[in-house]
Amino acid sequence: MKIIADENMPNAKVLFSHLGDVELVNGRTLTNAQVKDADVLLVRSVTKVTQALLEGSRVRFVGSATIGVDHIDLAYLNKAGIGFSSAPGCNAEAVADYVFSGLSHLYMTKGFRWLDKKIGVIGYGNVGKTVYERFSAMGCQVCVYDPFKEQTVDQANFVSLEDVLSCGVISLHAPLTRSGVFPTEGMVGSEELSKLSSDVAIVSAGRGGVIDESALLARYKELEGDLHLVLDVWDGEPVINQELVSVADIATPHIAGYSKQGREKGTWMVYQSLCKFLGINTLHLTESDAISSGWIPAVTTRLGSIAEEMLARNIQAIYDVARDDARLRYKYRENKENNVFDWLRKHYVERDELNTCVVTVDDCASSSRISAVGFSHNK
Ligand SMILES: NC(=O)c1ccc[n+]([C@@H]2O[C@H](COP(=O)([O-])OP(=O)(O)OC[C@H]3O[C@@H](n4cnc5c(N)ncnc54)[C@H](O)[C@@H]3O)[C@@H](O)[C@H]2O)c1
Ligand SMILES: O=C(O)[C@H](O)[C@H](O)COP(=O)(O)O
Repeated sequence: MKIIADENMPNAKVLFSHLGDVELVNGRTLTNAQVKDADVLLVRSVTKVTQALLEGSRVRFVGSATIGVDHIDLAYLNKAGIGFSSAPGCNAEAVADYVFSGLSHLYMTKGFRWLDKKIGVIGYGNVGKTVYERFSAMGCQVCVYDPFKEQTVDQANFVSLEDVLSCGVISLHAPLTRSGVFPTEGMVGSEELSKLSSDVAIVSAGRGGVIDESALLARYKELEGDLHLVLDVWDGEPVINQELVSVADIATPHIAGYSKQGREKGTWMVYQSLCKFLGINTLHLTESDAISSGWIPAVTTRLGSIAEEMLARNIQAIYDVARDDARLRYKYRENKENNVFDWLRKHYVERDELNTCVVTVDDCASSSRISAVGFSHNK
């Protein structure tokens, strides 16, 4: 059996080699000719899996080690009888870590007191729910817009999109959809952005294209720059709007989900689905064999009189989003070619999830915030 896998899928050779011959490829440039004699195709979000890519091939299973599936023509796979699995929730913790590292950066650089703000989340799936619950556990006033979940989920404060946009922190975690009752493409456009007041933070870590970038830039100018932007996803990736980069507080190359554990979990989930599809036993491994522990297993926290500062110091010890922002700005300055975005993603400097680190704190209020924000803690 021939298995073609994206070269950016960690552990692909280790896990899949007992099932067949694994060939690693550049997912962005994959062609129909390359997949012709493959039985299994394993991708990440940069490969458009369409009829044009698969037609005439032997492929009978496609796995995507990602949460998002907007790059997959699911209707075609279904029609062609090709099995499919993604990795729902694999990097939800990583994205939530990104959100809190972004807000910590805003506190450390601009004194942005996010704990006192009203928080609005867009999308209440694996990521949005994780983010919502962390804010909620920290005692923040949180609301969420998700027209699909509000009918079926009781335990969250569902509101309109307009209400979310009136919050002091807006965290976007909706998928990119172009059809259906509530398509998200361009969902946050100029009319919606006109609801933003000044001193608001927007964290965009869902998909580029959900926010209209020209409208965002226009609103930024209207607010005379009093808008804080933490942007991970971009319309038209891998070519991104450099004017928007120049005004963003944090600009990163679609790496919010790139924790070491999140990426490994993506491969692991797809591996398990493929074994099930083939009716073959998995290797004698457990999730903890396939997923790494962190580099810094424990810290004793530095306390600060301001909660945002205490959280920032601890979060930044494990993951400081400013380093990813700095790498992006440096690389674009050094090399104006368009492959910078993919280069940064391919050469991403590994980071751990906050939950890999046990933080010891000796006062109760800090201790509960530390676990609420995503760390493990000593009881
Ligand atoms: N930046 C990154 O690295 C990164 C990492 C992981 C996921 N993502 C993106 O984030 C998205 C969300 O991830 P998830 O795990 O929560 O996905 P999910 O599928 O679990 O949840 C998506 C949620 O969005 C809701 N939704 C759909 N249309 C909506 C609309 N019009 N308005 C508001 N909500 C809407 C759905 O009802 C669902 O609850 C993914 O689709 C993916 O595109 C990005
Ligand atoms: O949908 C996802 O899971 C994320 O956007 C994912 O982290 C994207 O990473 P990629 O597949 O492009 O490497």
